[in-house]
Amino acid sequence: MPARRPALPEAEAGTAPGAAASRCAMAGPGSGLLRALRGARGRGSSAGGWAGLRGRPDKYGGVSVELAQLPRPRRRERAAFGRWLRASVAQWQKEGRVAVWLHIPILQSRLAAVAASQGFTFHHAESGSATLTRWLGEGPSRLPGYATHQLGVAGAVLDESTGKVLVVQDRNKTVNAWKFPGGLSNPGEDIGDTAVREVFEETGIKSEFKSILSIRQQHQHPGAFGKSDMYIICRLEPSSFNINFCQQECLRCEWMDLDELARTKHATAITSNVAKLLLYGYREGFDKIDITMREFPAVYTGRFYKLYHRELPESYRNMT
Ligand SMILES: NC(=O)C1=CN([C@@H]2O[C@H](COP(=O)(O)OP(=O)(O)OC[C@H]3O[C@@H](n4cnc5c(N)ncnc54)[C@H](O)[C@@H]3O)[C@@H](O)[C@H]2O)C=CC1
Ligand SMILES: [Mg+2]
Repeated sequence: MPARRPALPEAEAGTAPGAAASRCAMAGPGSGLLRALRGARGRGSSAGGWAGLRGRPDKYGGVSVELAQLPRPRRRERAAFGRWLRASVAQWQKEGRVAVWLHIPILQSRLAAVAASQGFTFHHAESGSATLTRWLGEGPSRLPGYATHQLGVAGAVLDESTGKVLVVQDRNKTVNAWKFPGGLSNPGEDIGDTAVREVFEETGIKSEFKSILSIRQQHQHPGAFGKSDMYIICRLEPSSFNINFCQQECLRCEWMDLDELARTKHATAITSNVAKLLLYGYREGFDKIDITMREFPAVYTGRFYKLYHRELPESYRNMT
């Protein structure tokens, strides 16, 4: 309610975007807004619960607020939160902040509606919380979106001694076609590890990652909750051969002649194309088809990343 908006002294406003200083609205016990909220409480408001909240500036000029810091919900909290948020946003705007990120725990979800009425929209949600944003800067929002794709990975496991490849038929599909065993990647999981794990879970076959053979991108994938789907097929080498397939997921599982898989009409189009590619590599050399992986230390995170590319001759690898 604008009439109740606490007055913010000029002296309290004005930190340049990107500055690490915490003079954004809920900076601390001495901030004008905090005093104002205390004043509001004195006039019968229940803003006190919100008053201890701090907005954390980010390096892009935005500010991030964790509502998890709040005490348990109380009566009239929505009205008080609404007043607090309106006043805080006004202050952040004065300070030149370009965006607000509001992290709301699931048990305080009712506050998402209050924020939405002030122009916030959902950015993403994880199991226990939702993040809402509001762009305060000039022009259209420049905030990055959340995840755009899901990742599925399958393994083309080729037994080079027999020329047979491991194939399955899904149990839950209306049309039953042969395909390579595979599934969705877990968060933080390497591509090759997903292929090896999914192949083992679905077929009981142990294998080792050798290369990436293909990448399929499909938008508005029906199984991806409206997002796009990336489907990567890897070349794997088996280290066990006795099939013990998952009855829940698979209807059939067998070692099939690669040549037969490349020719059969009973395979998905991707499987058929990758079978032909694999057959070509099997006959002419895998270096003709492999996208191999190399590992490097990441500059910023101190971790390692994996770089996938076609084979690079030694002379090019070591050139300075
Ligand atoms: N062209 C091809 O050969 C095919 C490619 N794919 C790709 O493989 C990847 C996914 O592989 P999947 O084997 O499906 O994953 P997955 O092996 O991780 O299994 C997913 C499991 O979740 C279950 N599931 C999915 N949606 C569900 C829902 N709404 N409610 C309850 N259970 C549900 C499925 O029945 C399945 O058991 C995707 O990237 C997809 O595009 C999938 C099928 C065929
Ligand atoms: Mg699967």
